Amino acid sequence: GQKCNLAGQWKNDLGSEMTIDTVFKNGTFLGKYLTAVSSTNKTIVLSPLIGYQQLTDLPSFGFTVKWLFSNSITVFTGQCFLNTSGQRVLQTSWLLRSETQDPQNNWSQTRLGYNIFYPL
Ligand SMILES: CN1C(=O)N(C)[C@H]2CS[C@@H](CCCCC(=O)O)[C@H]21
Repeated sequence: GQKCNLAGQWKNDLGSEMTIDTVFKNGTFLGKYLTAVSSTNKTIVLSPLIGYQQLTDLPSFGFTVKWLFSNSITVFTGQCFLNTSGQRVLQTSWLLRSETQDPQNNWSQTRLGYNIFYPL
């Protein structure tokens, strides 16, 4: 059937925009993430991402965003689907890991969420 791949521009319900550049033959890809909201009060900037997708029709994937404006990392994992109109949709789960100077705070430094991305 029609392949659902990750290359292109995406937007989620938080208003974040993501660009996935070329998906290579081994499934690796690079991209950029522009977040609309943050857990910090710092100026938001475009941040790089690196990932892998399977090369099936409805591929599972994973990618990591290294935030350039905060000392944190988000890892995403999910699957690419086609909706009833044949539009690609990315169903994702993510973990946002923030840094703390105090190991006593370790327990509270990982946030979990779910977000859907639609083609921009
Ligand atoms: C805007 N977001 C978004 O589009 N998400 C899917 C979630 C998971 S990554 C987070 C933004 C983290 C920014 C860096 C930081 O606040 O430490 C939030």
